[in-house]
Amino acid sequence: MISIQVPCSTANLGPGFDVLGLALSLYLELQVSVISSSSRAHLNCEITCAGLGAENLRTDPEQNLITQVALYVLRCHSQHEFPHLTKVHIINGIPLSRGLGSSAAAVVAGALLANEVGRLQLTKDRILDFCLMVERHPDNITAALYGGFVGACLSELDPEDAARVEVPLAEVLPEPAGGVDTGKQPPVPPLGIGHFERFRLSPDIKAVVVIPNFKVDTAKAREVLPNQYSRQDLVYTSQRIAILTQILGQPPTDPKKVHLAMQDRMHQPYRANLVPGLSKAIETLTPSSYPGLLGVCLSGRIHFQDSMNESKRILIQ
Ligand SMILES: Nc1ncnc2c1ncn2[C@@H]1O[C@H](COP(=O)(O)OP(=O)(O)O)[C@@H](O)[C@H]1O
Ligand SMILES: N[C@@H](CCOP(=O)(O)O)C(=O)O
Repeated sequence: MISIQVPCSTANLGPGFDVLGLALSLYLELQVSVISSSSRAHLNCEITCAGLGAENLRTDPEQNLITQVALYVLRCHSQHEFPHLTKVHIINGIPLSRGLGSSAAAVVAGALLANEVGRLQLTKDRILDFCLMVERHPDNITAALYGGFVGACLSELDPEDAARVEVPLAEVLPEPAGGVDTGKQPPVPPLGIGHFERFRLSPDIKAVVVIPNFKVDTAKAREVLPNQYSRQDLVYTSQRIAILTQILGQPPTDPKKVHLAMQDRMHQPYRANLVPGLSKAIETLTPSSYPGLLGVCLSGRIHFQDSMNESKRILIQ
């Protein structure tokens, strides 16, 4: 059996919209068995699901995000379907559509799955390229694939490639995601379409995640954002990103500096209406009102403990 484990992630950390990501200790796990068998399943793949939101996860390999991504990667390597009867048991520990990068974890898990069952021997950096063709959020994707506290940037895609329906999601599309088989070779990612750096994270920093009992789809949370920003807001936010990436790695952590550096004008003010209580929490929870607190932010749209998790592949024979 092959076991694939991918962590959830929090994106942005305040000002680092689409830039900063941090892996946290909730996991998506796949238990995969590959059986050389003459019995057939659709595209040679059988999916079962357990864990959070299992009842909402699709079991058709052409509809489930994990297997859609795996099929996309396999098809880029001239493998039209799963090579042998592949049984994928999904154990989901990441709340869906709550801003903890469940889709990024699914995308990374799908690419790792294809790499294993298709014996593709892709490097991690090449796997990153495939993931970034699918989900254009390098913050969540790099955190999920490499673990830790990361900053990422993305090269622009050729608009024709970005529009190709063989790519399961182009950014984050409404359900059902694409990933259709047109019989043509899907667009193979250019080399090195994303770049990331890992930053230090002081061991004295811990995170607390508040998981709402309602969903906010990433696509909706992006629709409310403006297309243009003022120079003041861009400068305000860039200044804080630069400071934040350094001070989170310098123990003992200075709460006042972190709090200042976690202020944002790119996304949180526009998303406040989608998340009741967010503005009040950001305004009232400060290091002065709650000693020991560093900052409050909207995750994607938070346990810093054990945050060096990276996607793991464990082969159990
Ligand atoms: N384990 C999984 N298996 C299959 N699809 C998944 C899984 N996790 C997430 N997804 C897909 O990703 C969607 C959630 O993505 P999104 O709205 O971006 O929220 P999030 O903030 O959790 O990433 C789900 O509705 C589902 O389509
Ligand atoms: N930077 C993106 C990250 C989306 O994260 P998700 O967990 O909601 O998928 C954004 O803020 O939109």
